[in-house]
Amino acid sequence: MDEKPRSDDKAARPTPMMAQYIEIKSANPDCLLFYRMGDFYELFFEDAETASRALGIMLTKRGKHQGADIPMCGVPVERADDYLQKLISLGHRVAVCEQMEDPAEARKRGNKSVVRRDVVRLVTPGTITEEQLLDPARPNAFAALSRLRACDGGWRYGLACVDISTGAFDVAEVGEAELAGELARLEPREIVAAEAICADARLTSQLAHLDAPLTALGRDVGGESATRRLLDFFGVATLEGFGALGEAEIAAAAAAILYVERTQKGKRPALRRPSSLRRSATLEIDAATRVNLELTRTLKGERDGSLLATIDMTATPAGARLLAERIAAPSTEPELIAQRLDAVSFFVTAPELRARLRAILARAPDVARALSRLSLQRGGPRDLGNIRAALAAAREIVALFSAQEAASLVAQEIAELAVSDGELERAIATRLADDPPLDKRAGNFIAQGFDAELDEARALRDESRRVIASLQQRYVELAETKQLKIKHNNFLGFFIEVPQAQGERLLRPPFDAVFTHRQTMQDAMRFSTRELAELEAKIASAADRAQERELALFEELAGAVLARAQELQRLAQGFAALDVFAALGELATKRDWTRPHVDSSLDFEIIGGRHPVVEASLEAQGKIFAANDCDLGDARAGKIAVVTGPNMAGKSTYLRQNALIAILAQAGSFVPAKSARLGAVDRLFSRVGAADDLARGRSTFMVEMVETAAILNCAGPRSLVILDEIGRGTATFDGLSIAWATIEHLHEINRARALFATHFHELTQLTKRMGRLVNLTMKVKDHAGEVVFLHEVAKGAADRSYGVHVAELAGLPASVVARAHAILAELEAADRRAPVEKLIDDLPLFARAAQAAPPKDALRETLAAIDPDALTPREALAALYELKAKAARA
Ligand SMILES: Nc1ncnc2c1ncn2[C@@H]1O[C@H](COP(=O)(O)OP(=O)(O)OP(=O)(O)O)[C@@H](O)[C@H]1O
Repeated sequence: MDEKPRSDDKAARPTPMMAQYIEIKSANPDCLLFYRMGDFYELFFEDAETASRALGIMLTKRGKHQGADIPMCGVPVERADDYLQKLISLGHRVAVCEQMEDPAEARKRGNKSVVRRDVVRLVTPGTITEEQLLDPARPNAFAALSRLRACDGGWRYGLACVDISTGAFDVAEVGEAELAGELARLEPREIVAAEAICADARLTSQLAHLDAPLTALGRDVGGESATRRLLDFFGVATLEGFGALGEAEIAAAAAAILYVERTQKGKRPALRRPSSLRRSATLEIDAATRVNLELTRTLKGERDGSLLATIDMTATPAGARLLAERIAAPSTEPELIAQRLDAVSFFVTAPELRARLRAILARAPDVARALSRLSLQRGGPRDLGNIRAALAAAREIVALFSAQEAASLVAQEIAELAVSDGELERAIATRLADDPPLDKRAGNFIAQGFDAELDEARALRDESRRVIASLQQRYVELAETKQLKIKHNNFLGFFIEVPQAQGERLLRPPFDAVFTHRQTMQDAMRFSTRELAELEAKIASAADRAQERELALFEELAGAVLARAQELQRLAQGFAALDVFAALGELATKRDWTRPHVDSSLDFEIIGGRHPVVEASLEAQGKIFAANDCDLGDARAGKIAVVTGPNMAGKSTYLRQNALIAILAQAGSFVPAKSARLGAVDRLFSRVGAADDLARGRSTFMVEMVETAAILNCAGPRSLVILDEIGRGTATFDGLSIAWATIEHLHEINRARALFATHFHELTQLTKRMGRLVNLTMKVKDHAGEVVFLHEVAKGAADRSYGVHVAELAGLPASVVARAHAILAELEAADRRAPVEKLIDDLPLFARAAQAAPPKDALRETLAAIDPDALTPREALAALYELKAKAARA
């Protein structure tokens, strides 16, 4: 047998093993191939170069291929997970290729034969399930896309979002314009789609900022074959039970299943049935706004410092994942929001119950992820232990609430926990030992006394070990040396070892009748005896029998757990939902938050609002956050607040805090305010901060304008719009004009509730012309040149910008500051001679200006189209009649 990647130089033919490697690698060209060789996974050629760079491990060479050295590196099997984690986090995909038979089996087929190997799974960022590779607090999903031509010639996208680690399976159908936003909300770790979709440059540039690699998946599957794939996977006869799924959704769900099968190599994770995301019910937040508001991650991509990290008091990873989902997709349905707030209120008013529930939940393990590993045959005894602990926790929680009148959603979740009848818990409890190991091959996880056959094999195995100890004692006496020891190694098995001098004695009669020489070492000799060999065989077979029996019992128990998978999944969801309600109750109590009122009006009245993240960071420095009010409500349409004030006065914080309060309220959380009354927001838009998007070749100003365009084209009366310093990225007059026209458009056309922070003081004059425009300013105390920012919002307009003052604070050289003061005085004097404000009175409003464009003149257009030289007299007469008729209509 040849297990070395040498190659036959003369014929330049690869060795049989290399031929096998090349064949497997060419079937998985987009993956790094982890090729199992004994206790190592080895990588060859380019894979070895990539992996050694990424993992910082040594690159060596092993044999030759077509005359050149084969680069090689390897990772030990027992540490493979660490290396996988690093490779996956760098966006690589890995095909794990295992030995499918014992090398001894291969040897039987002849000297040249190679151990059978096969890829048993693909490890990709969106399909991992191992506890070590997963972030407990984040979903780990991939998204599959499909698309259909819509009647208007554009595309309709089907989107399936699957988290193999928890079984979650959601589908949606979205238009081309909404796709990026929807994906930003779902935060998949990987996106898969048919090759034609992956090749669409316009789409890929839209998805570029999502930080999820795009994987091509052959041809798009739609229609009949997509339906069949779903039916087969879920073992059902019709899709009717899944709710009304659209054609694009079915195609995307089928693509997702194809990808699951491809990466899991036929193993079936316990996926829930696909359910439609019902997009109309959630607050739409576009991708830029999600990033800008730092909802689940900061601009730097970290969880710490995001809204989610600041408010997350959940006790379980599944709860943390659900909270992230709620923040990413707040509801727009006042009834559902009220029910969720009822549940939070319930926990606010029951602190003791809340504390006890949270203590039980903190001990309850991650059921969904344990279940998923068991269904993929990747689970171990510890996963069974987790299910047992979860069932016990569910029982305790049900008992805790048995004499309690709870809010309706809480009662509903408790009912989900009550489904377990105790049978499964008893089955696991009687079989599984305490504190079971992670890996089933570690053994000793089935409880003593449960299975007679197992107990007997174990007793024999353990007894034999005791027999060895007494045998050693006997041989010490027989050989007349205390230096005799019975040892074990993999090569010889059990053997007797004595120092060289004693060994010489044992080679001679009468000892040689008992002791058979095996090995001579530098200063020791090794022997065996017939008795020892027999004992060895007995121990090995007892240990084998014990392991075999234990694994069979494991499979039996895992089967019993999987038979209840649907119930256990509901139980997992129940835990997560209760955890979120109780955690939000804890948060509201600890931070003194209030219950918001959300209805279907156009109100937006926040009293004493605070920015949760800025407040928390100020608190850590012993500083106090100044609370501020906000009122954008109006019976017919939203108000627009133009916020002026110096740099560093707190404008951005104020804008963001109001958006965050709306998100929190609609996510079903209490809010950082004295009171809040909101008409549910349907879409939230923001244009804040300025970041170049050089990856897509856009300048700061271009990004700003693209985002502003999206807002002006899409916002409606139920939307909330936040615009921070529109137009500052260009020349003053261009910027002012754009900001001005934007406000007019928002007021006249979008009619949305909006906050508009600006340094263009001229814009504060617009209130004279627009009824729903209000001016707000950040208060500043200016006492004898000493400027103090109060961070308080008040009605009115700022009188100056204090920009030069901030520059001074920032440490600009004194000479530059003095010169800037002088130039500012000059400019202000010039502005007083020709104030821009005057223009406000002279220019018509946006809507009227748009109307004022000269109307089309049909008569003139017809006349211009006539060529008299080309007309016959009859045609000339007809044209004359036509002109007369048009003139009569005009
Ligand atoms: N309400 C508040 N109470 C206390 N401190 C605040 C408040 N609002 C903001 N601050 C502090 O002031 C700093 C500046 O706030 P912010 O970035 O919102 O100012 P800004 O007016 O938008 O400035 P610029 O115009 O330069 O962007 C914040 O980092 C925070 O520390």
